[in-house]
Amino acid sequence: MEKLTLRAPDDWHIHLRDGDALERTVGDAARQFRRAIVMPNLVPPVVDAEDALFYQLRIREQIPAGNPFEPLMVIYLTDNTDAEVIELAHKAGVIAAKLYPAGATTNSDSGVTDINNIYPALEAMQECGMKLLLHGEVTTSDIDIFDREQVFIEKILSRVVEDFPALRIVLEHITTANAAEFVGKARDGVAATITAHHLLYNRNHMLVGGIRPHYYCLPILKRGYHQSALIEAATSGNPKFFLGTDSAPHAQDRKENACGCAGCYTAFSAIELYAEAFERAGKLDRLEAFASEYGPDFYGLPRNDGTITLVREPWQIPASLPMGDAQLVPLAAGETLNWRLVDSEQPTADKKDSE
Ligand SMILES: NC(=O)N[C@@H](CC(=O)O)C(=O)O
Ligand SMILES: [Zn+2]
Ligand SMILES: [Zn+2]
Repeated sequence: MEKLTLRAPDDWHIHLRDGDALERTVGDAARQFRRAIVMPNLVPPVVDAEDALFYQLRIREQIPAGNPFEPLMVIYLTDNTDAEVIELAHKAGVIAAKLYPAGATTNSDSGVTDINNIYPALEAMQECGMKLLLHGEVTTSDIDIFDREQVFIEKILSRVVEDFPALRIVLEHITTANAAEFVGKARDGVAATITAHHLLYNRNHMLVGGIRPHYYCLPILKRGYHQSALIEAATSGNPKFFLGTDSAPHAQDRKENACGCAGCYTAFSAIELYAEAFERAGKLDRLEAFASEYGPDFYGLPRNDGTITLVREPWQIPASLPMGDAQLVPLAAGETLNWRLVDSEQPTADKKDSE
């Protein structure tokens, strides 16, 4: 049987939520990834070191026994985040801070209303080496939803990149050719994550033949032309582009709704979805670097030791999954994937534990 063995991958952008969602989300993430950068957009958000450490404990409680999964924590920037908050978070091991422009996406009401409000925080981040993660969309009502990423790059990102020349910045979940081009040409220390769904789909998948709420996420799926540019970037071997699923669960009734929530749940089959996208592009040989090397290199962390193995054995993504008391519809529910994740090598530390 055809096999694909990869250095154990990491997810550089995931939403695990909280409470009784964690059993589902942490279990799925830990089966796929060794480390994950956990987004802080809870209600209320994770805004400082204390919040991040408590949230990390709640996540750790749900890691299956013997699984080496490591949640990497992020704080949420608000208009009130000052240099001291940044320094304390940095000392506590928080590796990044996340900018959500207020109103841009799910649970972003406490986000930043004007980039100038966080300039002291960005200064402190540049100083201590904490990374800046961006939901890169402007939110003003005059800007069309399909243009919001591009306008963010022109109006906000290009300025931040220049004003903080040593700040390490990740433009998260990019969705446009404009973003791929900007990041490709930007100075060192500017990178981007790309989701599996933005590689596999474009807005036709969401809107032709009926409106399909499970494909609705932010930034919204764009034209096929942009999808092609993202596939090109992800499979190019440029280390500025690496894996971030943006897996974002919402209960079925919150998605299949007259005002449905934004977010696609991909953690259940993330690496298999990426394998599908890379295989379709004829670039499976580039998957390992994208999934397991460029991310840790950017963050200055070691690459993982273990491996994962996928086999070429078609399987069907289930129609729904339990999440606490709710049901969750995974992205591409009912669709067949060619690659199946079979096992993760047990790391040395766990072998010792079970002796
Ligand atoms: N991507 C989404 O559509 N939703 C995310 C938020 C985000 O990453 O923007 C969520 O938390 O649900
Ligand atoms: Zn986002
Ligand atoms: Zn996200």
